[in-house]
Amino acid sequence: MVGTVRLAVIPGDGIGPEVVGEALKALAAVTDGSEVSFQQTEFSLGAARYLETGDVMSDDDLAAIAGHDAILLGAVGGAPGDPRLLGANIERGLLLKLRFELDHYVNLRPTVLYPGVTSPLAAPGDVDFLLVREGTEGPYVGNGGAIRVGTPHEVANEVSVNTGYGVERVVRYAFAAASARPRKRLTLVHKTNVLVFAGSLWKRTVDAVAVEFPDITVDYLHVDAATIFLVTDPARFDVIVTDNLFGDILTDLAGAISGGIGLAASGNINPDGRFPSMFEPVHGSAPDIAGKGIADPTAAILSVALLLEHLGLTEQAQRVTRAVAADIAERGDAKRSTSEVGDAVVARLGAL
Ligand SMILES: NC(=O)C1=CN([C@@H]2O[C@H](COP(=O)(O)OP(=O)(O)OC[C@H]3O[C@@H](n4cnc5c(N)ncnc54)[C@H](O)[C@@H]3O)[C@@H](O)[C@H]2O)C=CC1
Ligand SMILES: CC(C)CC(=O)C(=O)O
Ligand SMILES: [Mg+2]
Repeated sequence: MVGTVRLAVIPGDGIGPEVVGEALKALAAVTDGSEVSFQQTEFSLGAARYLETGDVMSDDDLAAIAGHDAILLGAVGGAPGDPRLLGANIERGLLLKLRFELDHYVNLRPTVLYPGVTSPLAAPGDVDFLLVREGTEGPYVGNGGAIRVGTPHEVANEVSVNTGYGVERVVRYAFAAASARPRKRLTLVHKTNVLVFAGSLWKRTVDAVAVEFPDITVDYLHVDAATIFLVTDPARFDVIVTDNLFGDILTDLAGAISGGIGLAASGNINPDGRFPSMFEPVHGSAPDIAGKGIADPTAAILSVALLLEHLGLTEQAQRVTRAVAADIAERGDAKRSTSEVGDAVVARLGAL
């Protein structure tokens, strides 16, 4: 790829700006002297902006972001339970709005246990799987309501929306992803024994699409059992496809077993290319460590690798991944600052 990539940057809240700073250093280093350049526009959005202005994200912001080729996001949201943010709904009004409006129906979350990483698991084995999380449906769409709020008889509903169209397109993406991987396995994770309507749609869709992919071995796990196997035998997974909520939960667990949430990267993909895809660490704004300079920027840097790969800049993507892998292999248990990790990755990029 030759030319200029228009990159929207949303550093966000808490550790978001800290890790995005390091990710942008890595992006600059890996594209230095190449034929592609990144023209960045920063968008000041998140809880901090809301507290200042009362505004979460305007239609103009959304339109401006949509006019870019790709998005890099840190994390948004304040401290859970912060009374000043009650009702602001930063996550829904900003993060989910971006995912929904930009039709990021594939939320890609790779998990790799890099050599040198200490996993809390006794025998993690060779962990390398890709979780394909549906990104625009499920219980996150805001189809809910409450009555008798604040009374002992309050009733609150949060409906999980699953459409045939939405499920099929993400399932197809997951099969294609499994096809491109050597082990060619796909695991559907759901809760079909209880969530029978949505579960049936997911199961029937996987069964129907599987016919077109005879080389893929397909299996199924209930989500509760999936949490067991992620801990006892994560090496069994290759591609996992699941809904928005289960995918959210399982990928924090996946981060925890593979070296920590500070290593877990993700891409919110609009495979049709109609809208810019958005890359971000799996973690949140981590208010408990924000401002201390100790957040691990690796997930944000690996999200840059996913961004580069998505743009077809495969060689640069691989260099970033190799630099991170080399850094991880040697970091041991040393406590390093956010910028020390970023600098170490940049130094390795220079040598690759
Ligand atoms: N994509 C996003 O923007 C996301 C935003 N959030 C928001 O972030 C805020 C905090 O949410 P939490 O549930 O506390 O989840 P969190 O992921 O921010 O933090 C959970 C734990 O992981 C640690 N952690 C997270 N990232 C780390 C890193 N890079 N290096 C080292 N440690 C790290 C934190 O210190 C904390 O102990 C909330 O407002 C939440 O809604 C949560 C998840 C994703
Ligand atoms: C606000 C949440 C939907 C963000 C999150 O936890 C995630 O995408 O992993
Ligand atoms: Mg999450």
